[in-house]
Amino acid sequence: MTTPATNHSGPVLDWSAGHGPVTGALSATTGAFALATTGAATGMPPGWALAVGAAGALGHTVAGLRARNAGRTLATRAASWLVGAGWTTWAITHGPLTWAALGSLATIGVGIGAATRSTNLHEEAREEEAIAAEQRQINAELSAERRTIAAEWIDRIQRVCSITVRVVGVERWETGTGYSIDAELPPGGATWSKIAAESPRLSADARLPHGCTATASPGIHQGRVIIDVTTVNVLEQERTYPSEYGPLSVYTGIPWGYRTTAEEIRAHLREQCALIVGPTGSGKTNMVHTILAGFARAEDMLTWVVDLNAGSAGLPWVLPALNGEIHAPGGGPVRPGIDWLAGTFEEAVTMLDTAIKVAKQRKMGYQDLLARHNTDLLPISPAVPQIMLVIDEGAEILASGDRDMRKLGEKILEVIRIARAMGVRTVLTALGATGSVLGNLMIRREAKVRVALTGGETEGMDLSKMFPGTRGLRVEQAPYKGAGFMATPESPAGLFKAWRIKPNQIREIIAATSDRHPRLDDISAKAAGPAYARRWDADRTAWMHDHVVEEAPGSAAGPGASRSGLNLSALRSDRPTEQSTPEDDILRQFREQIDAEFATAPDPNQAPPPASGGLNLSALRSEQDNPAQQAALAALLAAGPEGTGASAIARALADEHGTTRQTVVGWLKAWAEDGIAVRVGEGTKARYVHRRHAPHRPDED
Ligand SMILES: Nc1ncnc2c1ncn2[C@@H]1O[C@H](COP(=O)(O)OP(=O)(O)OP(=O)(O)O)[C@@H](O)[C@H]1O
Repeated sequence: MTTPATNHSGPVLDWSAGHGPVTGALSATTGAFALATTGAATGMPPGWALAVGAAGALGHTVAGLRARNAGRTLATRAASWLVGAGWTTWAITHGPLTWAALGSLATIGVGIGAATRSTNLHEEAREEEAIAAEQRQINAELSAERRTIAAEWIDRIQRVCSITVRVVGVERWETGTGYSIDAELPPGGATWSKIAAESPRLSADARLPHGCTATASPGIHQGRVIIDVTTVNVLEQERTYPSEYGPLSVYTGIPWGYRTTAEEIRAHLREQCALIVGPTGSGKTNMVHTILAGFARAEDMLTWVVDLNAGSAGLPWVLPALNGEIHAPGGGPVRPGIDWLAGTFEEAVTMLDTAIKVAKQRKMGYQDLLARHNTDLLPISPAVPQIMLVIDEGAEILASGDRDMRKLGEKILEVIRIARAMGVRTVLTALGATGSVLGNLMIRREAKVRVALTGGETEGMDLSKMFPGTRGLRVEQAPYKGAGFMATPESPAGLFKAWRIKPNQIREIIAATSDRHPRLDDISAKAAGPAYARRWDADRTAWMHDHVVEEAPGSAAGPGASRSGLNLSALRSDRPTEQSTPEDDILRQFREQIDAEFATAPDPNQAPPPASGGLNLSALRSEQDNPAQQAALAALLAAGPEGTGASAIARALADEHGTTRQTVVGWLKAWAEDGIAVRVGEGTKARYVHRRHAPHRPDED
């Protein structure tokens, strides 16, 4: 309750504090009572009370007028002041502490309360009426605007398409970036697709800004059409990945970016594979990160990434956790944002073999579950997660002529072919090469979630192959990095843009989602075996160290220095080490902690020990005089400036020395570090050249 006497130094009678009928009357009567008792006690001349009342009435009327109160409210308030003042004058003269004075004051209080209640009701009704009138005016203006838009578009469609439509409704988008027109087609065989085909001409006729379109799509039945008209070019703007990292699921779909309406678009990948085409510089790597961000947020997806291109797509999701750069809220280790990263050919083969084994084992192991759910589609859940294989430049692997790559490509196609029902799906990216990839029936059939990032590139962009049956898509409509076209079975091909995501957000997402990632279910983990359980082993993550060195060219060279690039102190335990370098030990502990903390794999003790102790390249160096190694060096030299790869050398040595490709990889790496060999080309085209034949180094001949 308001107590004006204590809040204000002015007159005790105060009506300005927004009283209701009860507090207002109380305030008036207690105020009057206080003034009367003070006045009687101090012998105040009774006329003063009248003057105070008159001043109050006047003051309140002025204040009310300023607040635009109704006339009736003003009158009630002024009367309250004057009645109160009259009683005060009488009570000061006759003494306020008599039953007659108190009784009459109470009566006045009730009277004022009743009067105020009725005026308040009137005030409310008046306000409501004012709001309604205002709304009516807005509606009138809106429908006038809608009528104008409708009339314009009826004319335009007549002019451009020679179809006379009847507009049923116009709806402005909440995002403020355009509107939709719902129109009825005339009888006589006009179809929505006729209007859709004229999209560019309609956009030009409407003088839409660059990047804005008028796109037609089917209405509620075949005689209706919806035309979405964008008036603000959101594709031009850079929008960062939404900072809300709430949980997602394979069933909610994963947001990949936004449409020209600024509405997000989701990829539903329970049964679909995806293909993302983007030439160099179009924003493809950024898009892959956006996709990995969505998968990391999902509670029922595990992401396995194949990235033979120096790990640029996968490493930002692994290294911050591996390097101990980020911590869980409790200070504990953070799980990488992806579940497995293959950066070498061998690891990619291992991963794909594992995916195939998992799919086959799930088919046998989950017969009961399938029967219980009466389905042939494995019910994916956090307990039985979907595996998402993201293969950067996977389309190039499929199209490659190289024998090894062809083998890898066959495995990719096998996963796509056999694993849909069992919850293993793939996302392939491509630099281009859409002709050869989309020529593959399996991809055409299974990968209907499609993205073409144009980034202004017009060469080699065949949108009609990526989005067959869709007309009116032109590369020039999306000349921005990260922008292009996207289609899913649920959402027809149309302009879209991926959110921009930078390393700091990737780190945030790794930390925010660390305890949300599912574990590989027991049936799958058993099928996956040590190949999966030991995926973070030192020897298998060694290439990540190489990457760290590449990123820090200023740091001291040599394997020792390179290994110090990974700071796993956050994950270090106090266990003693046996005959291994501290770095090997740290990596092993990292894997053990990951396994212990998150139980991502079956008991590693059951797995056979790793073939090598990890990153110990110096061990390889001690074999300098090994005849097999000399033969390998000779093969490298013989390959001349063209260079060669580990597979070719291993093949050459197989009969005589029985050397494995893995061993040759180790030698080549060591030689590259020692400057004996030079690595040229990237990703699938990487090969080694003996320094005698290395480009740009004639002085070393
Ligand atoms: N969605 C986006 N919004 C705004 N800018 C973007 C977006 N995606 C990419 N870019 C810009 O384009 C640049 C190149 O992006 P990105 O590295 O992803 O391209 P890429 O196609 O993978 O190229 P490359 O093959 O050369 O690595 C980024 O550094 C960024 O400045």
